[in-house]
Amino acid sequence: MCMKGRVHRYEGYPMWKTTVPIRVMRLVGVSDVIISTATGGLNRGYKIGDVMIIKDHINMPGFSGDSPLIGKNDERFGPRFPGMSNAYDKQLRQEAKNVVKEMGIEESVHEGVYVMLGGPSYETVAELRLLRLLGADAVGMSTVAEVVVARHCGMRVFAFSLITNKCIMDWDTDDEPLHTEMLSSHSGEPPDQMPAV
Ligand SMILES: O=P(O)(O)O[C@H]1O[C@H](CO)[C@@H](O)[C@H]1O
Ligand SMILES: Nc1nc2[nH]cnc2c(=O)[nH]1
Repeated sequence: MCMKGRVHRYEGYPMWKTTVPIRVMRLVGVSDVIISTATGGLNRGYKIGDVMIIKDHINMPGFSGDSPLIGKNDERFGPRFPGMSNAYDKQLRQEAKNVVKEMGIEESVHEGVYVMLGGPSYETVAELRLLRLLGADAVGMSTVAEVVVARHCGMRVFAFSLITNKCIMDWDTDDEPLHTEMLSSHSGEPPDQMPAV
């Protein structure tokens, strides 16, 4: 089963609605999920067009109490308090890294931490500096809620992000992250890493 795009919290859907497709997949017997996302690169070593295999996340909306699992827990899916310390399956990450090595594209594929913000506004310079200090390598506005719901119902997760823009961490610039840039960075020729997927 393959999804073409997703809906986001900032489009006005409550978090649980953005993750309904994951539960539908589970109900029809899907056991493993591969999640992709567009992100801004916080890690200064990342270039536009690079891929980051997600090894962990920072759930910013979760910090303020927004979660797709809010409300009465449905035990048919999973427990009230699901663990998240091994959210991104080690074996799947290792298999992906083996493929990356075989293909000789290690320079443009990294492994790092994804941070989810609510959006839809992009981040200020101060916010980006804070996220970097917290240990995040790439920032986006999705993915984490899907991962939380997938792990809650026992699915294995592999997730990766395309670095569509470099985060602006400097106050002395007039540069702005533009959504048109994000779109153009993943249209046209597929990036070198696509065969790995
Ligand atoms: O995560 P996906 O859906 O790839 O989209 C990413 O790109 C959009 C911003 O350009 C945000 O929605 C961000 O999360
Ligand atoms: N929050 C956020 N989401 C993104 N999605 C693609 N690029 C970005 C970015 O720079 N910030």
